[in-house]
Amino acid sequence: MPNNLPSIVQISQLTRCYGQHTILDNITASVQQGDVIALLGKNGAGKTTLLETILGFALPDEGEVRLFGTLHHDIDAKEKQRIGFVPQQDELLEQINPHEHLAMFARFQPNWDQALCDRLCHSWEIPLITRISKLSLGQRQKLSIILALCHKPQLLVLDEPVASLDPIARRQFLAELINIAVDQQTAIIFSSHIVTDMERVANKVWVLKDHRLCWQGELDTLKESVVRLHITATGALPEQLQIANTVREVRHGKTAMVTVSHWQTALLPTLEEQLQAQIRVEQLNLEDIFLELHA
Ligand SMILES: Nc1ncnc2c1ncn2[C@@H]1O[C@H](COP(=O)(O)OP(=O)(O)OP(=O)(O)O)[C@@H](O)[C@H]1O
Repeated sequence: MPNNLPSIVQISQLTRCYGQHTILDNITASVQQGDVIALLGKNGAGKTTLLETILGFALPDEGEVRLFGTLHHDIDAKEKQRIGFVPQQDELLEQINPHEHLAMFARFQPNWDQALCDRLCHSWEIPLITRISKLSLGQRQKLSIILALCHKPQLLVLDEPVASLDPIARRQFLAELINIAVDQQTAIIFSSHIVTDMERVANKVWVLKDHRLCWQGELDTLKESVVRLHITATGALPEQLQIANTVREVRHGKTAMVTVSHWQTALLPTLEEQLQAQIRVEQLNLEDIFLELHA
C-alpha cells in the first residue's frame, strides 16, 4: 500500500553558516517513521548544528526543514509535543528535584507513560528527592533521557546522550531505544562518538564530513559498500593499482591493502585478473568505516 504520509523530517538544500564560516553546505535528507539514524562526524563536524537546525532552534541560511510536513519554525505547541530532544548540555531546572521535574513535565504531555517513567527511574536509580543541582553528570543525563522518552515522541533527537552513562546504563538505554523504535515506530536521530553503540541500534547512517553528508543510507549497504581489499600478487604489483573509488592504499612489496567505497562483489574476478593477484575482501565494522572515511 503506498505511504502518502509526509516524512517525519525533510531537509532540503540546507546551508547553515556562523559568520563567514559555512558549517553545513547544501544538505538534503529525510527521516521516515521507524528510522534509527546514526549521525557520525568528527568533533566540530557540525552534528549539533545540524540537529539544532532541524529542530528549528536556528533558521537555515538557505534551504528549509519540514517537521511532519510543516516548516520547522511554523510548528505549533501540539506538534512540538511529538518531539523528544536530549541536548548535549542538559537544560534541567537546577532548584527542584527529579520527582518534581518529571511531574511538572508530565502535566503538559498528553501521552506521558508513567509506567515507563517509573521503570526507568527505578532501574537507573534516579535519586528522586535530591535537588537536581546535586546530581552527577550521568544522573542528569539519565533524567534528560527519561524526560525525552516518556512522552512517547514520534521524533526523538539525541545529541551525545550517552557520553556520561556507565556501561550498564548505556546498554539499558540502547535496549529502550530499540524497544521504542520497534514498538512505537518512533523516528530517531542519534549522535554519538561511541560508534559501537550506534552500530547496535541504527538502521541508517549519516556521515557528516567537510560540511556535507558524505554518506547517507542503510547501515547494511554502507557495510557492504566500504570494504578493505587484501591483495597478494603472483608477480609484481603494477605501479598504479587504479582501483575505482579507492579511499586509502597501503602497499608492501607484492601485497597491498586497499580500502574502497562503492564496492560490488561482482568486481572481484575482473580485479583479480587485472592485477594478477588473489584478493580477500574484508568487511569492516562501522567504527573502522568511520576511521577509513576520515583517513
Ligand atoms: N554559536 C557558535 N558561533 C560560532 N561558531 C559556532 C557556534 N556553535 C558552533 N560553532 C562552530 O560550528 C562548528 C560545528 O560545531 P558543532 O557543535 O555543530 O559540531 P559537532 O559535530 O557537534 O562537534 P562535537 O562532536 O565536538 O560535539 C564548529 O567549528 C564550531 O566551532
